[in-house]
Amino acid sequence: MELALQVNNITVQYGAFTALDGVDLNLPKHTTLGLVGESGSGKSTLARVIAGLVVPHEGEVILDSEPLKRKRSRQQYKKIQMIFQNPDAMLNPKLSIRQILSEALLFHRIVNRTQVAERCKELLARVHLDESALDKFPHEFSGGQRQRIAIARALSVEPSVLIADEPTSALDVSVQRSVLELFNSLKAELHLTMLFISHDLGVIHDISDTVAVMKQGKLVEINAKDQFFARPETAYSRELLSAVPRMPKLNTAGGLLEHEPRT
Ligand SMILES: Nc1ncnc2c1ncn2[C@@H]1O[C@H](COP(=O)(O)OP(=O)(O)OP(=O)(O)O)[C@@H](O)[C@H]1O
Repeated sequence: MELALQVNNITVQYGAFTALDGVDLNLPKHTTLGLVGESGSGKSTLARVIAGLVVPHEGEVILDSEPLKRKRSRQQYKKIQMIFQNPDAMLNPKLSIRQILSEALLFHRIVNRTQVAERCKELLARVHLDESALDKFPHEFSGGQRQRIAIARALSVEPSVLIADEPTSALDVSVQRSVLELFNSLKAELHLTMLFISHDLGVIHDISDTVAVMKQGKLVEINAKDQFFARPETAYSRELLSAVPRMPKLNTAGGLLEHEPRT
């Protein structure tokens, strides 16, 4: 399969502490990689390196066969978009939704001024929001709606790779489900290539094609989703799976025999 992203031997240090230790990762086009691992294992640092927000001490990121320089061009930044746990990181509170989306569309020359209004409407429809939202401001929306708007903002610039870092963790459970369903429908409609970080293995099960496990700055397992849940390779992965509450029966290898429907 053609690769959207290659991460080669990434190392990041904060003083004497090694946050990422020689991480290698391939992300095939139009697939979703779920990244799991305990708090502090380096998931967000890896996401930030890929997005160009943290410069690694060693290693390289290759996007669409092009190695990215330490200082990325505007075009290269655009191609990897990130969605955060807190959507407010993406939404300027002083701007209306129309201004937020238009600014991104025009800055990156996705459309011209005559097309921008129509594209804003299309983007909102894509995340299942009504066009009446365009002239409102971020504080007028619920957390789940703000996350939808942040998703529309990220998709507006037509990225090659979307990184979602715990995008549902700050939301109420019922809202989490609907945002996750949105990600799944966008995956099907737009053939997205995604890196999806979550500590919730139920969410990872629902969204991922492949699962990667981080522990203390290293990737310790990368496996097809079904394989990971049924027959995890490492003791650490088995530990993560067994720590999940409300989890289905485990087989003798410590894997899942079946997955209970999530409410
Ligand atoms: N700017 C920084 N300066 C110093 N240490 C940092 C910095 N950013 C992250 N770290 C440390 O690097 C380690 C990895 O952090 P990171 O946020 O990548 O982990 P994570 O797996 O995403 O955790 P969580 O699930 O809690 O978000 C942690 O020990 C964290 O304290």
